[in-house]
Amino acid sequence: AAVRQGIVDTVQKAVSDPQVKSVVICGQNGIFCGGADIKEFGKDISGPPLVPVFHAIESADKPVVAAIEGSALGGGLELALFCHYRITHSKARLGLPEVTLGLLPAAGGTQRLPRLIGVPAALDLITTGRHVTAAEALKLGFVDQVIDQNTVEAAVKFALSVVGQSLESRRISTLPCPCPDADALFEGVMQKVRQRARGAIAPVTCVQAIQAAVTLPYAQGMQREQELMATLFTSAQARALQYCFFSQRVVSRWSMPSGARWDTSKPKPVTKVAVIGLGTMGRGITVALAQAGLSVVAVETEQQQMIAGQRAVSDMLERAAQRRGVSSAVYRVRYSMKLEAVADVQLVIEAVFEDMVLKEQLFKQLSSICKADTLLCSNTSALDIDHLASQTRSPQLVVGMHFFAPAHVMKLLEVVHGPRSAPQAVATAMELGKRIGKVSVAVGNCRGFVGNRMLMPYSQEALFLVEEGASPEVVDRALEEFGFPMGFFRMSDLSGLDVGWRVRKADGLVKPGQMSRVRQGRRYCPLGDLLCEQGRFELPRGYRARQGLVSRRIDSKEVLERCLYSLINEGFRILEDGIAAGPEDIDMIYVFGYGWPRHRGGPMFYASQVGLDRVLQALEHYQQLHPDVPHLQPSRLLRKLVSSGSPPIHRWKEVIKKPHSAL
Ligand SMILES: CC/C=C\CC(=O)SCCNC(=O)CCNC(=O)[C@H](O)C(C)(C)COP(=O)(O)OP(=O)(O)OC[C@H]1O[C@@H](n2cnc3c(N)ncnc32)[C@H](O)[C@@H]1OP(=O)(O)O
Repeated sequence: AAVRQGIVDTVQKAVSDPQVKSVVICGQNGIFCGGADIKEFGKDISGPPLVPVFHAIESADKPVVAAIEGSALGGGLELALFCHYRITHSKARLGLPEVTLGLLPAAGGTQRLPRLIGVPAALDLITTGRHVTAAEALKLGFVDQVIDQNTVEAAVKFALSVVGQSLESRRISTLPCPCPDADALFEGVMQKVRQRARGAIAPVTCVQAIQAAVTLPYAQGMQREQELMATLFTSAQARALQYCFFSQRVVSRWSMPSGARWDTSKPKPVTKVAVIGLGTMGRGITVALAQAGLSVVAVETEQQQMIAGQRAVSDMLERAAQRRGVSSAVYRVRYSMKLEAVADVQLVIEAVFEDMVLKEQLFKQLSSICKADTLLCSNTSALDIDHLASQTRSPQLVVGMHFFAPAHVMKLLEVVHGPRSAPQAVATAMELGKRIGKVSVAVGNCRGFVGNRMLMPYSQEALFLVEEGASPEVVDRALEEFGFPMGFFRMSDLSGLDVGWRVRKADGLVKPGQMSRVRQGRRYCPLGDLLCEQGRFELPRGYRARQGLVSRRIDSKEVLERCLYSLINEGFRILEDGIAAGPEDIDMIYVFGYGWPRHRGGPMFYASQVGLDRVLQALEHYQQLHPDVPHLQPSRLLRKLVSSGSPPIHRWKEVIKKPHSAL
């Protein structure tokens, strides 16, 4: 609000003062403007509206030049678009990211950008919210000059040089907004955007606003932009997306149950890393590390796997180099079939087959080959990090680094600390994650850590629903309409049904050929195992008949409640156990690693929006119907939160207080 007031006061003075011949608008400390203060949204903070004063800039009879350094994002770029000229430093980033916050650029962005750069380019920038470099902005035509020198000085010089020149063609509001074949274009774009948006309303509303730029005169288009923004501004989706923006930053400020924290733990410098195993995960991890400029030693002891892995890594790096316009020689990857090649690295990431005996053996070997201070990390998705640590001479230097496939693409990294992991080891893994562009979340050591542990009840409910009469398509449709890119069954097919089968076998749950629906004292659905055993895909009907199960109609409400609330319930148990430091950690794991729709804010945020009492009631209801399913038993923390009056999510920590740690 204070900045808005400052802009209003200063612009009015500059525009009306006859002594002032030209004006330069710049930011402070090398940053033009990151846009509106998101923390102000939803709060009762007054301040002057900006659009009228922005129009005063445009209609000024003296040149107004934006000197853009650092960032010009959202309202910041919109301000620059009202100026007559934009001079930009080569390192600046520009964009209209409002859509990522559940909004649209409502200070004229949807009406002015298409007039300046054309409708298709504006549709792309506004519906994706992507940031572009100064060079791309110049190419697209919304900045006038890109320079490497002092931007403010150059802008002042330029502003003085154009005094007295006509500004007519520089006023974007007066430009036409041509769009041949507008109907066909918007129909196609709308279809694509809806598909990509998976239920998010902001991208669709952005398209409607840009359509107004084509169909309405400027002033009416501006009016329409305001009306559309009003539908988004207080929406639940905007709240969820803004929660995600801040949560993504919150999780980098990690803490451990011991009290160790991000701000008191210094990471060790890492320049040389080894990856053990060149299967699917090892290949992706190698590529991610090499792309971030690290020197990588990739070890694979099996010859065929080495040949295939080396080719796959080289191909991926070649494509990355082409995209960046550099030679692939910039990437430093050395391949070896001998474990001894890792002797001089500072950090090892083991990515061999998910088999405890194999990993135990490997950690013993690594512990004797590597230097005493080398960090040993395991890319396991569920195995006990503490047990692996106990195989080494320095258990404090062992952490989990759980990547998600494909590892060079997926943004999530779970950094798993065991009870003996040193804070410096966690800090180093978190820092490495950041360097390779991951959203890294520190979590405690338990079966499945956070993400996969919560997936267990979710997947079991999906199978139970099929036992009771739902088809796999019905379950998947409900989950996909909720916003997941894939329902449980499609996801299982894609990742390979045998993956879960192997885990269940290791847990002693699989009994080949047996149909019993109780295993280890609780309800169990062997359908997935039978599919794997028989290689069959149309199993449920015959299975239900053999089990004597009476099929019933199941609606999407029940699918969502049973799959999602059981997953959420496990999330509360994880918070109770101190395995995740806060609900934001769980939410970011689900948004970045498991396809949870970002516009729903993550499972714990979703629960807070649905109402904790409603989640509790639903769980109690299903638990009564299915007393043999322990994961439907509401967690203690959920009950405690409800009896504390269901506080807002940012105050849950006060109720959790001192979590007892299960570590
Ligand atoms: C009525 C609607 C009117 C206008 C519409 C808008 O303008 S909406 C806002 C549009 N702008 C954005 O979406 C920009 C968001 N910010 C960013 O993309 C990045 O933060 C940025 C500016 C590129 C800087 O990135 P960097 O990696 O350097 O820093 P970091 O992201 O860690 O941010 C530092 C701290 O600043 C806080 N912050 C950033 N932007 C905003 C913002 N727009 N409002 C409020 N706070 C913002 C961020 O949360 C960090 O805070 P911290 O407490 O340190 O976590």
